Parts: sequence; structure tokens; C-alpha cells
Amino acid sequence: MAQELRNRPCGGRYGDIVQSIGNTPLVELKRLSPKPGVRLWAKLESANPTGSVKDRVARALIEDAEEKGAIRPGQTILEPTSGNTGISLAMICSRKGYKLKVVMPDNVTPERTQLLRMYGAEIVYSPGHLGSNGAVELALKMASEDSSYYMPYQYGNPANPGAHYHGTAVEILDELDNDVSAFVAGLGTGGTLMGVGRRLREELGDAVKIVAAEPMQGEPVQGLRSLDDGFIPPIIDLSILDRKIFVTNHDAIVWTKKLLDEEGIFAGVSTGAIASIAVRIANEMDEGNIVFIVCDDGSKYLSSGLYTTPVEELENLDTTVWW
Ligand SMILES: Cc1ncc(COP(=O)(O)O)c(C=O)c1O
Repeated sequence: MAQELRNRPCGGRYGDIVQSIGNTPLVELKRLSPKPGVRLWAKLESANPTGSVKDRVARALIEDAEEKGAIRPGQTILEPTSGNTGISLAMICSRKGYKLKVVMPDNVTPERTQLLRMYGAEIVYSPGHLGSNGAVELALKMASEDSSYYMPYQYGNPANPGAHYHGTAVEILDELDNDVSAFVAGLGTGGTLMGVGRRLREELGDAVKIVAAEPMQGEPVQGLRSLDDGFIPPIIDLSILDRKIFVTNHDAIVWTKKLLDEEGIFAGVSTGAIASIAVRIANEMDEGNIVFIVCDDGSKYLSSGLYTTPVEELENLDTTVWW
């Protein structure tokens, strides 16, 4: 890690695009911080090569399988994903010589389909109304019927939180000299919250609060899931979280636009949900550093028109499936 961090602040020099994943910027958001003593920091995972936090995870999943000798070049990797992990896996598999099949809901935004195809992945669609839980079920069934697939299964693979434990968390601690009062992220697979949360807890004890932003039940904000909707990913250990706070689709979109208008941060909708909770936590504190994750950039959501349409004019706001 010291070796990688030595590259700061120029962005580093790497042998290829896969090695350049991580070492993302931490940006202070002064306009959104409600009080002078409370500093709000955005960890720009959107600055990764394919534009999302999942580049770290996909690299860890594939390199873990390589180290264990579980995959060989030419083999087909199979993974259920609502988009970002698929796109990251597609880029990495194309570099490393693996085939990739992703299972995802048939109502994801068209940008996602194009990005996956662009990197050469094959797409298997699951029924949209079943959300990412439906994609998980279908992929598990396919893997049980054909043993030639290798399924990294980010929902149950320790390499997913491991990417954050050994990467994201270390970078945050280093940038803020171990002075972190709260960490806020979205709950999808739980990888970010488990990996960063565990590391911050080990280093800082109870001085840090680990906070999850969760979509309202049945309201699928892109990339987030509600645990109450019936599926708890095996990597999730709820005891690591201090709080879990629900966010409506409406608030997630309002804050996605606020990030853009007030701070110039072009992010996806789950980041809006997370930012709304980070600001709420900031309001409850007198001083300290609050870090939240910018999971992805907004380019995959452009077709929704949400960045340029006033929120009150967006149709079907609460019923739209954002993937
Ligand atoms: C856009 C977006 N936001 C948030 C998340 C949640 O991250 P994690 O899977 O680490 O819980 C994901 C991943 O599922 C995502 O793709």
C-alpha cells in the first residue's frame, strides 16, 4: 500500500489500466457542510477507470480467483449484477483474457447495456420487476446447472469487502491522518460498508460512526437494496453498522442534483441518497470529518433526464426503477 500511495498526488504511474484502479481523490464539499467545524469529504470512486467503485471489487474478485487457481484464461465468468460490477468485470476480463456473462434485470438503463457490450460481455436478462434479487436467483440457478462457469459472487465473496478493507479504507485514513468521525455509504452487496467499516473500527474504535444509506422498502434506488426486501447478502455483518437510515427516491434525486449544482460533483442516484444522509449526520455533529462514497458518475443515468429536468417535472419519480 505504501508503494501505491507514494504515487500521490500526480495520480501515479501504472503498467496497465487494471493496475491504475483505486487511489481516488478525496474532495472537500464546503458548500454542503452545514457548520464550519464539520468537514464533509467525498471519496470519488467515480474517478476509477470505468467510473465506479466496483472496479476495485472486480479486480479483487478476479485476482483472488487467479491466486487460488480457480480460473484459467478463456474460462467464462458468470455474475449477477445491476450494472456497475458487470461493467468493471467486463473491462478487467477483456484485459485478462476471460469471457464474461452477466445476469441483470431487463429494465436497466440503456447506457449499461451499451457499456457491457462495448467491453465484450454477454448479457442474460432477468425479469425487471424482480430487481437485483431476481438476477441473483437466476445466476445461482445457471451456475448450479453448468459447472464450467466460475461465479465470483460478490454478495458472498470476502474479496469484495477485502478490496475496501485493504484499499478504500487505507486511502481515507491516510488522507485524513486517521481523523474520521463518520463514514457513510450505500448498502448494495454491503462490500463497501463492511470493508471500510471494519478497517475504520479496528483503527479508530468507537470514535467513528459507520452509517448505511438504505432505499425505502420497494423503492429501488440504483445500486442500493433494502434488506427488508428479503435478501441479506452473506458478507453482511450488521454489527459493524452504527446506523441504517432509509432514503426515498425523491430525496436521492434532489441530492444528486444538489451535488451537481452546488459542488460540481456529477454522480449517480445512489450517491445522492448517501450524500443526503451524510449531511444529516453532519447536522448532528459539532465537529469532525465525515467521509462519504461517490459510488459512480452520472453518465449511466443521462437518458433519464434527471440532471436537466426540474425534480417536480420528473415523471413517475417514486415508481421509476433506476436500473
Ligand atoms: C451505483 C451503486 N451504488 C451503491 C452500491 C452499493 O455498494 P456495495 O455493493 O459495496 O454495498 C452499488 C453496488 O451495488 C452501486 O452500483
